[in-house]
Amino acid sequence: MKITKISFAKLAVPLITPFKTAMRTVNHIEDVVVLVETDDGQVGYGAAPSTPVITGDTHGSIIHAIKTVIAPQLIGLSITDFNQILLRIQQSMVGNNSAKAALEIAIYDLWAKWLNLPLYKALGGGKPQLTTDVTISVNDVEQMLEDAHRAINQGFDVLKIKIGNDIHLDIERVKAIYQAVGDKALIRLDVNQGWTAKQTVFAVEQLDKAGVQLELIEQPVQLNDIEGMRYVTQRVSTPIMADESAFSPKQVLSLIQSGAADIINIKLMKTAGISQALQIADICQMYKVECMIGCMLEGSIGVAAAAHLASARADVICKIDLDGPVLGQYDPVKGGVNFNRAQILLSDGAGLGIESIQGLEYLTNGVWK
Ligand SMILES: C[C@H](N)C(=O)N[C@@H](CCC(=O)O)C(=O)O
Ligand SMILES: [Mg+2]
Repeated sequence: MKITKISFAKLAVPLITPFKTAMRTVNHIEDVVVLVETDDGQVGYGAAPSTPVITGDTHGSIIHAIKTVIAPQLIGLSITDFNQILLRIQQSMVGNNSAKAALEIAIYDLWAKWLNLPLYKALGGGKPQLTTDVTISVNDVEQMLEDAHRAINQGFDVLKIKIGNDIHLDIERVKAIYQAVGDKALIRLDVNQGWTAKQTVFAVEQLDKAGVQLELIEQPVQLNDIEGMRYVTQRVSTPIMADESAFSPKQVLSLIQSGAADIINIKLMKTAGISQALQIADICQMYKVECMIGCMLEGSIGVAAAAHLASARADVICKIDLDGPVLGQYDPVKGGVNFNRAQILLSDGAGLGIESIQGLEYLTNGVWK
């Protein structure tokens, strides 16, 4: 099982409706697919999206980092030297977390194939079914109400409401959505860093007064404003979740120890893959802090890996935000994890269980076109 080749492809899927947050608007799921081949004919699949405003990584930087820095250190290593491969990936360079994540996902796929187990069983086992929330993009109130009603009619019972571009309008958005569907769905908010700490406390007071009950508020303030996260967490009873502030295990430890978050959102593109996501799960388990497993606006290869991790670490990963694949018009990946609206079903195929991928556009010379 020696690694012989690492190559790249592009996989694009148009979205059903534009994905809009306080930070960006996206119309397509577009992933770099990383294919790791071994001398016994196996292929491991990994993938990563471009998220320049979140991770700093773009399709070009992901390919460049893997092609010129990381891949040369992996060629010739055997999958049986699993920990050595993971160390090389993590120590190869500073940053470039999405590149490391895509590679790690492919390596974990190969490792579980070598063990002849689905990844979630190789990681310790768990239930093969998960239920995800769905994201309601930030828009005018009428559009958000229409989207919320549609989501509920499709069977989603947890809505992740994107806000954060106008504090007063945000409060009106949340009140209107809660009034319309608050008895049918759990409401979580994602501010994507759009408020200040004081604005967050003000918003929670206004929403409390209006009788709005929220499950949690995700990343209300700027990613580096850890004092702001702490200020809010200490003052409101609604649980506060860290997303953009929580990339590395060290950051998570520090957020928890300083009382700056009640919940941690784990995403493979932030943690540079599965190995550090497991470290974060361990830290959270130690401190009895719940986690969410999240994803970027990305397709079903990377999100499948996150689903396997969530299944295996259900001891601490209690909340699921893995809706990336169902926001697309179709899923080009066959076999593996089935994403059907709110229901996620892991297959018992080895590794990620991927059988085929439609519409892969191979990138000759590893250049993003
Ligand atoms: C897609 C998922 N539900 C989500 O909202 N993820 C991110 C933003 C992803 C992106 O901009 O690509 C989040 O902030 O939680
Ligand atoms: Mg978020």
